[in-house]
Amino acid sequence: MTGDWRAGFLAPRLRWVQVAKTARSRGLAALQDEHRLELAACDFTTGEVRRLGVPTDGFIDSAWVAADATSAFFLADEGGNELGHVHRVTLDDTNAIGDMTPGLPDYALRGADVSADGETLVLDIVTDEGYDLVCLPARGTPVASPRHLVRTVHEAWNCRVSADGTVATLDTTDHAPGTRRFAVTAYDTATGAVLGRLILPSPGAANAVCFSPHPGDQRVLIASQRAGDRSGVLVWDPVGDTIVELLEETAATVVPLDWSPDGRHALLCVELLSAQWLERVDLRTGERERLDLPTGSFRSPYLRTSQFGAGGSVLASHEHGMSPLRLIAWHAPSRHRVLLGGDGSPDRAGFEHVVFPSSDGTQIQGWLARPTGTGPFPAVVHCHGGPHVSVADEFTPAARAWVDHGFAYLTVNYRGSSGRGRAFEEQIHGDVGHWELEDLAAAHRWLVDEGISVGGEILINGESYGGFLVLYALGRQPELWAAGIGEVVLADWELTHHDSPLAMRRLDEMLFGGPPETHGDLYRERSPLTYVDEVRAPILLWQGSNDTRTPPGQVVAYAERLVARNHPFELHWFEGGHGFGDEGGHLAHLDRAIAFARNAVGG
Ligand SMILES: CSCC[C@H](NC=O)C(=O)N[C@@H](CO)C(=O)O
Repeated sequence: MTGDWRAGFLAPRLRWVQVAKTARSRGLAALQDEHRLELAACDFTTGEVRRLGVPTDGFIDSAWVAADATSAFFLADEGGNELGHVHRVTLDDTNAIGDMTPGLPDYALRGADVSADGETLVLDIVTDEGYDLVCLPARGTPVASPRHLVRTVHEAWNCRVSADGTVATLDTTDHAPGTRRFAVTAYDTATGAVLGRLILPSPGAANAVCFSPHPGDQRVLIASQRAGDRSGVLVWDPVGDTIVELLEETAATVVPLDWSPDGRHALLCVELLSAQWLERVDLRTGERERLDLPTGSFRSPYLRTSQFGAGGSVLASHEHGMSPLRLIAWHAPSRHRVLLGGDGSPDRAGFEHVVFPSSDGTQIQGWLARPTGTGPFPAVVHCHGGPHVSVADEFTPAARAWVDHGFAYLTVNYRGSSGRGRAFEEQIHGDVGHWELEDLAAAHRWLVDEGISVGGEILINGESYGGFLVLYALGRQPELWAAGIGEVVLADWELTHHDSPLAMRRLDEMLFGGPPETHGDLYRERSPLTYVDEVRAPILLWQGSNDTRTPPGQVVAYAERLVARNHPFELHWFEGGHGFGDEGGHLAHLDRAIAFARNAVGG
């Protein structure tokens, strides 16, 4: 029982760092301290990290630095509800803040980008009318109404804008509604005219990563996914109508991250069963070079990425299970140094990479942390949210807390997770919860077979979609789990759908094959609320009062059913949305969770 993990949890740390496109020695970071997650201006040369007094979201990217690092753009919402307006904050001493879209109703955001010439901001805003790509001046006085380029009612994410601001892209699904098999559609930012559309053969998907750094060059770096677990990198010119297939991988997954400021290289994150490393590829010759950096991870979904720095360097956003984010500048083989972050102990043992078979023989990957000694230990099986993301070897202070209290901790990249090809990711569509529970049961079996734990001492824990899996597992596999601990959980799909904004309803419709009006039986069949009377294990829940992704009403409905049965549970509310900005509050929850878990396993 050391206090070490507590300090590691609360010490100020970086959550993500962005590099400015044309001022690569400066950028924007999210700085976590005990009470909030705040935007900060960074100078990578001096190591200065200056707080801006602007809170940001702990869950999904909602802030972008201007190309010249003189300002940043962020979504200002209402108490974490992820609905609001993009504001600009200057990165000078005044930190002046202004609303960029004063004439618009509140919206959710699914992407933003600023042109390298610093003039143009594009936003992918979502209201109940649809997904709108809009374009506005990034500098000067905000315009009353931004230029509206396109509206679609089908999911559209992740907008990008060319260096000179004349071409914008949006990852669209109009060609394949109800899927996330994105196409990239390019628009003229002056007229909204479609300049080109990159659609890969079904079930392929394309995502725009960034435009060429050179004004006038309208080529876009594209991440591609194709059938048969193939992933690759393309360079697409929507104006000249050319496509260059730069590389393709079948064994691993390759994700392009950035285009170097001199235009010569792309930065790649290569992932093999969720283990990551960085490579640099020469765009003319296709020659690849693996960067000699410490083991760990270099990107996470939505928030953290590695990018090119100044002078041909790579700024690697590195972390591993027990060590917080460090920004490492890589210059050449054997020449790298830490610029920002870390906690001085990156050599502390991290997660073990483990693989075990599920019921159908599919290999499932997870990350394990366990106490020293031979065991068996009580254990926590953790389920990530998403579902279409995956957990890499990333800083997880909660894992250290569990281990310091004598628990093994196993986080599982269950079926539906990203990084294993489209078939693995899409296997849960129309069959929500089925394969995920098979894979979690396999994790349980593996912990017992390996002697790491014993059957009656394994708990299940997760957040968001992972919180859905916690409650669903407790109702469908009541014999397996000693207790359930959930954060921002989903207890009922139909109630969630009705209380959610369009941006979230489209996810449900993809998972179930349609809305509750046409697929209501499946929504009910796969909802934890339907099985609440089967639950045997005690439950601890932690829920945000302003959450628009897993809204409060459906959790209240679940809690009422537990009360009616007199079933042991605790439901704690925090003032916020879909993430904890407040690490102090998170820590208090974790303290409670560990005491609760000990009680459940008779410890
Ligand atoms: C319907 S599951 C709960 C929402 C989910 N949150 C975490 O798991 C979510 O926000 N999913 C987003 C982002 O991953 C999505 O649109 O996929």
